[in-house]
Amino acid sequence: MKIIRAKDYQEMSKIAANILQDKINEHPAITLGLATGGTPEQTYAYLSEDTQTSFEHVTTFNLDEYIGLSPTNPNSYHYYMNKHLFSKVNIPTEQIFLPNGFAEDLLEECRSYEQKIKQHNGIDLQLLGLGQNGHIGFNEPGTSFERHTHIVSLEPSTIEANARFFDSIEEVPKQAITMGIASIMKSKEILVLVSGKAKNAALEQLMHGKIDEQFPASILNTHENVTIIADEEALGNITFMRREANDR
Ligand SMILES: N[C@@H]1[C@@H](O)[C@H](O)[C@@H](COP(=O)(O)O)O[C@@H]1O
Repeated sequence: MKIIRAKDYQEMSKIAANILQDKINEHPAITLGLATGGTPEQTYAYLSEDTQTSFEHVTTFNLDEYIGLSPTNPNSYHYYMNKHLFSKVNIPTEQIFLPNGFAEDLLEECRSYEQKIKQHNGIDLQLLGLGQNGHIGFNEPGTSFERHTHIVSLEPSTIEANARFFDSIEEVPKQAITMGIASIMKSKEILVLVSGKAKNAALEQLMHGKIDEQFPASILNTHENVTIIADEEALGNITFMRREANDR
């Protein structure tokens, strides 16, 4: 894993946006995997400001969506993505994919979402945030590393962490659809954004802890092309010592 140290949230976001811009300019028909949450907001803001990079041929697949929220609900990830990115760049609507948490047949929705990713020859570059409990997408601790897109019950700690986006904690959905760890690991390249003191312990565990389903992000140590962009608050005193194979 490559680690890029950023001074702060702004710098982390700028570095991430620059990497994404370069990739899009190199490969205009790239397939991106996108994340939501507070962390990538400024990355999307930088991308939206950039008039040189065209999203005309880009395809996107989002990691996850709450179950039971319609795409027009301001707390849905559909709404988030439209607000922060899609409404501001020239991406055609038919090239945007998010799981539909409002689908009548949710199991079929999971199956067909995974199928659509496959039909697009997989994800070229996946953007990830990091949950405080090590979740990626909505893959909570204990999720099998073998899973593809599936339905999850959110951990109380995730509901609590995400309640800041809702009027009250009671409004946070208890379930979501998420790309699985196996789906994420098939991406050719992964970019993980980590910002703020609250993520320090999770980042340390990601960099130095053992690979364990109880800490979903730990699997990223086995992927051959992962870059973490972390700011100083998130890095704190974490050492950059290389992980030896037998530490795993
Ligand atoms: N499902 C999302 C994840 O995709 C996100 O990366 C993570 C961190 O969120 P934040 O960036 O707000 O800390 O938790 C959320 O629950």
